Amino acid sequence: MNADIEREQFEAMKSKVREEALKAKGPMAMALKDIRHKIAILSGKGGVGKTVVTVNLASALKKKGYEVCIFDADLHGPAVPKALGLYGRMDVVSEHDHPGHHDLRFNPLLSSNGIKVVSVASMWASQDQPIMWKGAHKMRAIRQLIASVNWGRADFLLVDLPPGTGDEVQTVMRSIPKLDGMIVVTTPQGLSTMVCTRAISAARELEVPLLGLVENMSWLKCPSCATEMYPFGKGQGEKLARLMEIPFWGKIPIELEMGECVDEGVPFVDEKPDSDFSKAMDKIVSKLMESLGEN
Ligand SMILES: Nc1ncnc2c1ncn2[C@@H]1O[C@H](COP(=O)(O)OP(=O)(O)OP(=O)(O)O)[C@@H](O)[C@H]1O
Repeated sequence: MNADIEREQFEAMKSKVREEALKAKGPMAMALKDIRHKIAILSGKGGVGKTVVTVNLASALKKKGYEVCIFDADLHGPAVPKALGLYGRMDVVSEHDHPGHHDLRFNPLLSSNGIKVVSVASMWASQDQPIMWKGAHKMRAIRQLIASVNWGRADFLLVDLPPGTGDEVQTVMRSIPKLDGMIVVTTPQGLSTMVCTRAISAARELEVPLLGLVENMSWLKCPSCATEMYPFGKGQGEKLARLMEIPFWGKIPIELEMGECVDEGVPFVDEKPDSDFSKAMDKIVSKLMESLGEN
């Protein structure tokens, strides 16, 4: 009996010490304390399919029973809420932090397949409202937004980054506590892989682990004869991965119905679970688990 009480007291003391240590590390560490893995999705060039990969990777993880959150770090072109059919605003709640102190916090939006989503697109009444922040304001906004969200408990936080190596990308690389690493998205085009090299080098400079590289829009199955076609060239993604010494996690096909799914806010892996795209996403999930030592 005494031993039980002592153990309980010891556990309570341990969790208090942990809480205090987290508080000392800052509000972002506190807000993200119950999220096991934090992964950012990076690309050099725009329009290579980062959002499509983020949303479908999140949905593929969710289908496997993991709790997943997405942070849309693209302040100027936030696209995650729309790709998950979310048009509302995040609720703002007033929380009693300690006596006499009220803290305003956001509750993430919840997609119909159970993914928590946080985006600047979901902060204002009109999704058409442009964001005019620059430099230091953007960095502060990202840090404050992450710190002011009730993320709750989750297995994964996926961060959809804007293209390039600008303020938002650097802020995420520098300030997300215990970032597990990055997944790099490119397309087979020489231009995309070239620009991607710069983003990879930036991650290296900031000592952020590069978990894996995927080549999106790699190939297309001819709808009439099922022949595999490579409209943007072949092998560039794999070559880039080899050159930059990043594990290559596979080729994601072009799906002709993707645009429709994005417009309807339905993840492709949910709409077409047996498609080549969904198989490629499942492979990426396995590679991710392997790299995190979760297998
Ligand atoms: N595998 C795919 N098959 C077919 N269409 C795709 C595929 N991946 C992406 N797309 C299409 O390409 C376009 C760009 O995709 P997406 O918005 O995900 O790119 P992004 O890299 O996030 O762009 P941004 O630079 O704006 O952040 C979209 O219209 C999307 O529907």
